[in-house]
Amino acid sequence: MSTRSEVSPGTQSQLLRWEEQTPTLPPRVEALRNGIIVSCQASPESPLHGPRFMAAMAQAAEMGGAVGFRVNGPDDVSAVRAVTARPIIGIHKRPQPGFEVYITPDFGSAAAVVRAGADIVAVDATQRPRPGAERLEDLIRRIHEELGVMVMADIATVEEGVRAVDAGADLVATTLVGFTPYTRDEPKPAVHVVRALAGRVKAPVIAEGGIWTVEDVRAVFDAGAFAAVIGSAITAPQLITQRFVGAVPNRP
Ligand SMILES: CC(=O)N[C@H](C=O)[C@@H](O)[C@H](O)[C@H](O)COP(=O)(O)O
Repeated sequence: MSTRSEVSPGTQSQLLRWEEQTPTLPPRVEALRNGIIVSCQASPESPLHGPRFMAAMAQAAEMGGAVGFRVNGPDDVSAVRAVTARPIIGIHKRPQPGFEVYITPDFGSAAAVVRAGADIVAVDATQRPRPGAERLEDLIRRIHEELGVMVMADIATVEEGVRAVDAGADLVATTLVGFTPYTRDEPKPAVHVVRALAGRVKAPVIAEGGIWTVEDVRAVFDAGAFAAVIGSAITAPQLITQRFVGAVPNRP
């Protein structure tokens, strides 16, 4: 068996380049590579709101080949954890008066979903003010050191993605493209942001937001996505129905 010291200098530099391009990832992240992560979320207005439905949704998605799940709040995370061994990206949506940031806005929110069983925590990593004024780098460091899990940065622009990775984020996701005042008109899915980020950051880039068709899936992977998160198109029957209803010609 050849070792690194036995290979020729040319081969060795090739090896180094390969390692740089394909860094060793933790197994819970590697498990997501080239896969579909299903976002199992239902707002309080939905008849599917609640842990029982979200666990069933995750089980159904797993039967269909989902490699992992994105789940909101400790109750839903713990219910999904009870039915799957696959990675869970936990978020805690906590809107607070006077702030636009609501996805896992602070350390306490992150701790709650990790205690409930999340393997990775996604946080709002936009440039907008955060309740408690915690700095992104401090939030990420605390999640690493005190909770021992990886952090996915939900961003709205390429610059925010680069900054989040510099601040220590392990993965970066296009979740918030189109959901901030300064990206309101951006197209979804954000194929252009995936492409730009994949060329600039070493962390895996996750395409999330507005993926509705198989063509969307191909486009984000062609652009360099490591994995894709799909929510509404799989787990929101009211929106799926609305879309089909809207396609009926000559509707009264
Ligand atoms: C902006 C925001 O709060 N996005 C949330 C993030 O967790 C969810 O409401 C989305 O469903 C999720 O990002 C997946 O997106 P889509 O449902 O378009 O596949």
